[in-house]
Amino acid sequence: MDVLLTDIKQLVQVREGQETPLRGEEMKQLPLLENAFLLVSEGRIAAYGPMEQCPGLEIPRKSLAGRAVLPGWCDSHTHLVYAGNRSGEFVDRIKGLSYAEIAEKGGGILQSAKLLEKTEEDELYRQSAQRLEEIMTLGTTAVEIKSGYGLTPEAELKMLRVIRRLKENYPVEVRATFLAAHALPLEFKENKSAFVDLMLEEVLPEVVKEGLADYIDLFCEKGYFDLDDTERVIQVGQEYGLAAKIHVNQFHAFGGVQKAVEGRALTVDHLEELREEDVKSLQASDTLAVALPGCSHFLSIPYTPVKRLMEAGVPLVLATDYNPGSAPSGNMSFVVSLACVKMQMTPEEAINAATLNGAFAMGLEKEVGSISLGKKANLLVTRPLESYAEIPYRFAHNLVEEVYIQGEIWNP
Ligand SMILES: N=CN[C@@H](CCC(=O)O)C(=O)O
Ligand SMILES: [Zn+2]
Repeated sequence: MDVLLTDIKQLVQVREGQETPLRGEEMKQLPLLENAFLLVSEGRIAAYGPMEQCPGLEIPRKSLAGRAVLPGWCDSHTHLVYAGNRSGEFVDRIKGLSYAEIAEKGGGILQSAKLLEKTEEDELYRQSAQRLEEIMTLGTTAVEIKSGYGLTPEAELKMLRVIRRLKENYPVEVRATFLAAHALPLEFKENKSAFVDLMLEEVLPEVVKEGLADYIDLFCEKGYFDLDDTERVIQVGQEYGLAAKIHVNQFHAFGGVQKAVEGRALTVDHLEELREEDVKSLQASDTLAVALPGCSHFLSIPYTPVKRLMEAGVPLVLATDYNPGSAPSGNMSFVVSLACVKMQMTPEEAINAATLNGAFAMGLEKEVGSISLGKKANLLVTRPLESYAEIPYRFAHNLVEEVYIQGEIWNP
């Protein structure tokens, strides 16, 4: 349906011709129009401008007086396809166990893998669709979803097929990532390379044959996968035409960033631990840095030093990391708020990182992430407010009143 949105108090993130991710000084600017109109036609942004120039069209009009309109959130790092939850581990951590200790006892990712393996595909779809609907209602209109709780060929493919069904059945933009090496199953404990072989030689060809993934990923971390594994996964992924998005520097910094940069990874994600040489490598690359403050909050680990990265001119992205272990929330408004409160990002920087740079982190920058002519009309409409800065200011409140996806109001 075509619709003319009028009297918009603030039309935020208005840009034409931005062909590269925002970095340095660019991140500080959030272009906007006050008292604006926006014309939606055939699911896309057909025109916008100040109210004085609003066309007198004979189509449905809707006044958004007092409200801000932003591009929908672009959440470029999630694991929202999972079975059950790990609230028991949450309680164990409150009582003093660490994330690493829980993992050593067979909990953590392996626990999610156990649950996922015995969950039928339809049930996994049902649980995941519920989560997807919830984040759409919270303003997310483009999302990346990873596999990685399968750990067997069948279960990994099951996860990726569920992601494909979500993509087919919902109007939101979905990008799929094959998380080839997330944790080592107990039966491979003494033979890590056999597990990586299995994922790369048996599962990856099938993933590519069925067109189930856009990207490849691995968890580069002590006790999980090392630098050789990282190099290999990135290289084999490239041979199959999949660019890399890598989990790196969550707990330890030991050269994963360099491997990712050498392998021309699209993104490096986490970076709670960061060395000066990591900043330098990123500075000299096209790789985007993805910070996941929801994970830092939930695990009580350091926040990614985003100011150092931004000062060095590295394009910064914010995402939720929505998963059952380290970040069981897909609320991007809360992530933007954490970024401001805990990482000293300005609202302008945080919104840039959660919209346009998020779109770049999924290769979706031509379709979403800004108010630009011809992009999809994926829009977040706020409740009445003074300024968009109230989104991070009113932490943990939901200021999202309505969400448009491809020009239609999203109703679960
Ligand atoms: N760090 C690795 N993977 C997820 C957590 C997975 C889990 O605990 O289930 C993350 O990004 O934080
Ligand atoms: Zn993750």
